[in-house]
Amino acid sequence: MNFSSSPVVSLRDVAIYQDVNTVLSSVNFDIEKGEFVYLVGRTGSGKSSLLKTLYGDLPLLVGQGAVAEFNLGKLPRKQVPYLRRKVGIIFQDFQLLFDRSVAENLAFVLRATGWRDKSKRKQRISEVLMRVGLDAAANKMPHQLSGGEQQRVVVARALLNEPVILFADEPTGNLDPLVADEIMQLFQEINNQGTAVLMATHNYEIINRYPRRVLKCEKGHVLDSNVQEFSLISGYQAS
Ligand SMILES: Nc1ncnc2c1ncn2[C@@H]1O[C@H](COP(=O)(O)OP(=O)(O)OP(=O)(O)O)[C@@H](O)[C@H]1O
Repeated sequence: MNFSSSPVVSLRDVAIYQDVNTVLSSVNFDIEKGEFVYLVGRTGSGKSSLLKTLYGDLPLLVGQGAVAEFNLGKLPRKQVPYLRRKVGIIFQDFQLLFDRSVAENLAFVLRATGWRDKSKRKQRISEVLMRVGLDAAANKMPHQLSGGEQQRVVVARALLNEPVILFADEPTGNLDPLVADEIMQLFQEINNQGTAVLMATHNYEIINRYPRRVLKCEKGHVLDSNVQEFSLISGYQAS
C-alpha cells in the first residue's frame, strides 16, 4: 500500500464546535505533505478552534477528518498522545517550563514520549537546537533568553519527534517585527526540509512577504485561496 500521496490533513464536511455552539461548518480542505498554509480571520472567527480540532483538543463530532493518518472522528482520548507525536504544536505564549534549563525542557518532552535512552535524548536535543540556531543555549534557563530565542526553543520542542506538520497559533504575535521575521524564516527553512506548516496569523505583512496558500475563517465557513479569490483584509478590524 502506498501512503506517500495521502494528505497530512484532510477534512470533509466538518463542523467545528465549542461546547454546543457551531463555530465553523461545511469545512473541506486537504493539506499535502510539505505544504505551507496560512490560517487567517478576525478575532473569534474560529482559527484556534479549528487548530484544536486538528490536534485532538476538541472532538470531531460532524464530518470526516484525518491528520497524519489518525481518524479524528474515531479518536479515543488514549490515542491523542500518539497523534501529538506526529504533529508539532506552537502557541503564541511560549509555555516553556521556567524552572528548568532549555535542555531539560526538551528532555521532559522526550521522556514523556517514550525516549528511554539518555544518550539518544541528548543527541536529539542537540540536533533540534542546532536546527533552530540555538546550539549554545542548552544549559541556559528560559528567562536568560530573549522572546525570539524562547520562541525558537518552542519550535525546537515541536520538532523533537519529527512531526509531519506544525500547527502554529499566532507564533509571532508577541514578537517585534524583526524577530517575527526571523521566526518566519525559521518556519520557511523547516518547511523547505519537508514539514508541512499550518500557521494562524493576524500578521498580513508576513503573508505579503512570504505569500502562500491562505485559509480564511469568515462567517462560519473556511475559504480557501486554492479554490476562490478573496480579500485578506475584509471583515478584519485592524487594532
Ligand atoms: N473554551 C471555549 N468555550 C466556549 N467557547 C469558546 C471557547 N474558546 C473559544 N470560544 C468561542 O468560539 C469562537 C471561536 O473562537 P476561536 O478562539 O477559535 O477564534 P480565533 O479565530 O482563534 O480568535 P483569535 O484570533 O482571537 O485567537 C468564539 O465565538 C469564541 O468566543
